[in-house]
Amino acid sequence: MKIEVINGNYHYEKKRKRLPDLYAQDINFTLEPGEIMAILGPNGAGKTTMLKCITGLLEWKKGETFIDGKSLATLNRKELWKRVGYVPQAHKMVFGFSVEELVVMGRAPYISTLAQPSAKDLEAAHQALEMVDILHLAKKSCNEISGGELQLALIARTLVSEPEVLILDEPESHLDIQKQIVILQTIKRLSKERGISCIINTHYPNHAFYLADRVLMTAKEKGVIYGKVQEVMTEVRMKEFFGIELKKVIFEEGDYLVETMIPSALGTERNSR
Ligand SMILES: Nc1ncnc2c1ncn2[C@@H]1O[C@H](COP(=O)(O)OP(=O)(O)OP(=O)(O)O)[C@@H](O)[C@H]1O
Repeated sequence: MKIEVINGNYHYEKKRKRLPDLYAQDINFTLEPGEIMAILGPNGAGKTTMLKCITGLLEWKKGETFIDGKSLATLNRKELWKRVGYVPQAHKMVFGFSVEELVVMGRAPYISTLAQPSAKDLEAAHQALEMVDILHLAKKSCNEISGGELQLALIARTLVSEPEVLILDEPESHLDIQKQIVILQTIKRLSKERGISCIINTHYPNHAFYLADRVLMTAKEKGVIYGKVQEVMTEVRMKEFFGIELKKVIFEEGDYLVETMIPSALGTERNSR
């Protein structure tokens, strides 16, 4: 699925006038099927707001989202949500569903109202749980799993509807390093093998380097820049948008290059260990 935003603008009007409005204008990008875009920016820059505007959960104040060339506003919402999987930031929820039930709910677009989930729906749920490595938690209550495990269950719930686009809001934020890798590799595999386009909010530069074909960077007073990873994620741009010195580090690992950015401020004194 191709996603295009043309001249997207949004703002929130703050009730206390002395505070600046959150405002972003002239957001333009095109994401081809199977491409991954990372959105980077400081806390409160408007990354979640942007995801909501892109998917129509919030209205752009100006501008439009196009899906395969058609204005999102003209599309049938139920059909749209069959094709778009949205994984919000995980918050600990207090409800009594099992992990399996939560994931089966992701099949809702395929289950008619009042019908019971079929064996096929359950099988799809188990496959999705296996994909994110938590099939062993299927029968556990969502109240009895960790924040990271809940995050993985929410991702499985989205995968189970077989979306053409995945929109993920900081999917790795509560996960340990091993689970982060499971999620990042799963996202990359889905995009490369099944042509699923992905938009992912992240605070981790190395995750953007690993996953993304394109990067959109935003900070309130700096506006928005969009382009290829190597053009956008430079030390100069990161300083401009995040206000800190970051050193780009690249090392070889077999046939792969690993790229990351490390804050210069986190050094320890020479000879201190
Ligand atoms: N419904 C709303 N009404 C008014 N202001 C809002 C609303 N939702 C969010 N904001 C404000 O807009 C700003 C951007 O919020 P948003 O959640 O989009 O940022 P973010 O970049 O995703 O942040 P983080 O990295 O911390 O998750 C914040 O200052 C927030 O307080």
